[in-house]
Amino acid sequence: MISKEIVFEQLKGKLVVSCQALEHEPLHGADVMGKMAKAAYVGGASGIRANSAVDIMAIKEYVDLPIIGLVKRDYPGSDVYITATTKEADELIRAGVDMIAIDATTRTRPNGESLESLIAYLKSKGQTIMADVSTYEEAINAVELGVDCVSTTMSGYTPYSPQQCEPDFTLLKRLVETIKIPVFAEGRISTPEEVCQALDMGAHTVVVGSAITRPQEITKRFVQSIQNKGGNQDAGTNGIKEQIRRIN
Ligand SMILES: CC(=O)N[C@H](C=O)[C@@H](O)[C@H](O)[C@H](O)COP(=O)(O)O
Repeated sequence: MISKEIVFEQLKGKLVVSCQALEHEPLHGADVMGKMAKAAYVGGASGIRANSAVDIMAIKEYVDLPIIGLVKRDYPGSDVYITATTKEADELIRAGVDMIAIDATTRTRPNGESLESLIAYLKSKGQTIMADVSTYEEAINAVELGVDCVSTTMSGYTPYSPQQCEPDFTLLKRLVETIKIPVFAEGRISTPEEVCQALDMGAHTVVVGSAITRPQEITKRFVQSIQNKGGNQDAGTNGIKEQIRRIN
C-alpha cells in the first residue's frame, strides 16, 4: 500500500482509468479486467479504479499502478452499493489497495451501519478513503468525517442530484472552490477535452471509465451518431447512463 501523500502526488493532474465489468457485462471476468488495466497502463494511465477483490488481484498481476478499490454489492433495503459496509471494506483491505472508494451519500446503509462508523473503521485500519458523493452537502459531510479525498462519482445516480448526460462540472467547481482536500472528477467524462476541462477547473485527478473500458458503450455512441444524422443503424439496448443504472 502506497502512503496517502505519495498516492496523491502520483495522481496529481493525471488520469485514472476505471476498469469495471459486472456479471451481466460482456467483458466480465478478472483476467479481462487485468488486461484492460494493462491496456490503460500502456496508454499512459496513472492509476486504476476497480471493483471487487478478485478483479483487483488480477489487475495487480498486470500493472504496478496505484489502485482505487471498491466493492459493488446490493443489499435489500438500501440503495448504497459502493463499499456499503465493513464487510466490503475488509475484502479490499485483504486484497491490498492504495485507496478505498466508498459511497459517501447520507442514505441508509445496510446492516445498521453508518457512514460515520465506516469511515472511522477505515481510518483505524490506516486506509486512504475516497468519498464518492452526489452533492456538495455530502462532500462537506464526508470531509468533516475525515475522508482523504472526494469524487463526483455519484452525481446523477441519486434521485436528488442533477440528472444529466454530461459530467457534473457545476458540482466539481463548487467543490474545488471550497474543499481543501483533493477533489477527483468522475462520472460521464467522455472526451479528452472534458478531462482537460476538469483539470483546468482544479480537479486533482480525473477518473474515466465507460468511455475507455466499456466497449458496448463506446459502440453505442458511434451507432447513435449515425442515428442522429438520420441513418438506419440498429439501436443498442441502452444509453450510457441507462447502462450504468442497470449495472447498479
Ligand atoms: C455511478 C457508479 O456506480 N459508478 C461506478 C463507480 O465505480 C462505475 O460504474 C463508473 O464506471 C465509474 O464511476 C466511472 O464513471 P464513468 O464510467 O461514467 O466514466
